[in-house]
Amino acid sequence: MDTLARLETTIARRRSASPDSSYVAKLNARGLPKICEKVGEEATETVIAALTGGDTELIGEAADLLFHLMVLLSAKGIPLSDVLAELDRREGTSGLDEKAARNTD
Ligand SMILES: N=c1c2ncn([C@@H]3O[C@H](COP(=O)(O)OP(=O)(O)OP(=O)(O)O)[C@@H](O)[C@H]3O)c2ncn1[C@@H]1O[C@H](COP(=O)(O)O)[C@@H](O)[C@H]1O
Repeated sequence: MDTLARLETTIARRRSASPDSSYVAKLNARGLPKICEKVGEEATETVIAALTGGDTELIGEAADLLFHLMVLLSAKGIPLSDVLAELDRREGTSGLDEKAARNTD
């Protein structure tokens, strides 16, 4: 099982743990708006690290962002496999071609 798939399983298991012993449970107890706020915060910190920090800082912030995004997907009941399937669907289609097709609608 790869890292993200293992993390998805761990997050699903920890959602029902005590908020006193689990950060995942604590975030879920605070509700979807708090989880969304954390994703936004970690995205911002990732961007700042990319622009002003070193590689180690960026790697840490990117890991925080991926983790919180996984918590959000879990809270919304969306399996990681659905997101990966969407990326698979897009594979081989240039973003520029996709955008050009969208703009002719
Ligand atoms: N990958 C992670 C992971 N990455 C980051 N974090 C936590 O995310 C938090 C983000 O830091 P912040 O300072 O922004 O958090 P904060 O101060 O609590 O946030 P606010 O309340 O101030 O908004 C920190 O507490 C980090 O420890 C993580 N917590 C858990 N995991 C994984 O989730 C698993 C289950 O964790 P628990 O639910 O805590 O058992 C762990 O075994 C790990 O595999």
